[in-house]
Amino acid sequence: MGYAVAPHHSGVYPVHVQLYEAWKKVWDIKITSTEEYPHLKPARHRRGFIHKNIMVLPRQTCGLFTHTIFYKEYPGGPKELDKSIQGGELFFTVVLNPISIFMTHLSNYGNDRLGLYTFVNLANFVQTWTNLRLQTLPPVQLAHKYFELFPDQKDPLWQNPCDDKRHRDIWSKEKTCDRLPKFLVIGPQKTGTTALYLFLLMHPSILSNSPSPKTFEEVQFFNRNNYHRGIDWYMDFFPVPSNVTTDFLFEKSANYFHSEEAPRRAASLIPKAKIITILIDPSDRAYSWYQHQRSHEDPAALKFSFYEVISAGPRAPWELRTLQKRCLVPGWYAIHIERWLVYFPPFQLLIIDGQQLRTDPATVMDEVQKFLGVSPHFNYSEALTFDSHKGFWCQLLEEGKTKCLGKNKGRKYPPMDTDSRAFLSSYYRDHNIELSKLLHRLGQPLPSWLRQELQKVR
Ligand SMILES: Nc1ncnc2c1ncn2[C@@H]1O[C@H](COP(=O)(O)OS(=O)(=O)O)[C@@H](OP(=O)(O)O)[C@H]1O
Repeated sequence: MGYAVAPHHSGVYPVHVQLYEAWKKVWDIKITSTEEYPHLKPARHRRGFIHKNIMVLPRQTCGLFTHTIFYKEYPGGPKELDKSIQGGELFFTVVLNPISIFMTHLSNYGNDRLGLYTFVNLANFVQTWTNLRLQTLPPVQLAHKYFELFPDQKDPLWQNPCDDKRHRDIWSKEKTCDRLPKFLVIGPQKTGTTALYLFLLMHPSILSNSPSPKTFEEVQFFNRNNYHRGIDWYMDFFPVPSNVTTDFLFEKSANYFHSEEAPRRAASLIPKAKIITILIDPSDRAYSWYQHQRSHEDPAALKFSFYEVISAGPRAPWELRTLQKRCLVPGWYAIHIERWLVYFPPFQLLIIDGQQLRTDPATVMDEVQKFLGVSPHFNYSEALTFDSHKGFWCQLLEEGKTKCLGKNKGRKYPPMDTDSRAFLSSYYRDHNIELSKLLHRLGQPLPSWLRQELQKVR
């Protein structure tokens, strides 16, 4: 049949990957069900999802449990069961859900056979009093039908298992929710996120994930397909904090900033997390990103000049258009920040001026510490020093040595040509105006590059 259930839902949701893997391997299970996702909601608000190619259908409750086996002893009296069938809870569950899935127990089919009694009467009642045509399908077809009807439910939305007692109770004893970040550095790329990452790690109470070998050290969980590996996979990147209250775990993935999915997914798993973004002039960001692609030998970036990339028209070759989009879209700052603000309140968001991070990191780091509420206060003025050889601020080590970022951060390349500068100023004009309105609304000062850009508009 391809269908399996787990006692007490355990392992189905919150997802225990080993169960899914064993189901697939041993029985080639294709479908299961749960009433516990995303949370025990009223029957018609429950959702399904697909994990590891196993379709998880939302299940409704019918009021029959292992111990409800005698008609006369039905909780509250037999009338309660009849009421539920004849126009009550159970009737409405079937009427309001295009697909209803129930699970009963063997004991409901012995004894007073309440299983048969309930569903035969329910079907009769629905057929007598409504125009609905009832239909039943075997599990595999049913699951396909379900996700045809609700395609937007295919992607799961993970939540913190410890937020819900019922989830916590059926979760493995070995697992903990302490290995989740308290804040995220979301990017965008090329704004100084690695410098901020290095500086944050200097703080005695701030810890980050272990590097991911596959994604250039960043975990990149919320934005892309890694999300489908599940939260155990994500948590495994983080250490178990020695003090949950004072230790701050964090993760920086610079692609979260412009991701369509990341804000919603992050808000679902870590709704209280603080979010840090860094902004520099989007034109400089685009140029730095282009240089980054060239040094990673991206064929399109090597083939086309910066001006060709940013100014490519709709008929330009596909590779050029793709590169252009990746180069320019993260610079639509207001649009992306607004998306984060749909899911996170403004007081959980810190916008750092990347120019200031570059020239006066100690002041920025004081602001960051205050925003996070982390202690003890760490004195960055003493811990950072300007390295004239590197041309950037670096960590001061013993005996006056410095630890700077590698040669791929703070690269040497020629300044942007004037045509590209003018093109980008105009390209980003409306986005920058929107950003200034947004910062004004949030009561935040405008960074100097933004003030300069706005002056060009007048
Ligand atoms: N202290 C310090 N050291 C080195 N680099 C610094 C520093 N502060 C800011 N920057 C600027 O950071 C730019 C790289 O940004 P990111 O780290 O966000 O890049 S990445 O997205 O992670 O690839 C990098 O961009 P490029 O100059 O284009 O290399 C730097 O200008």
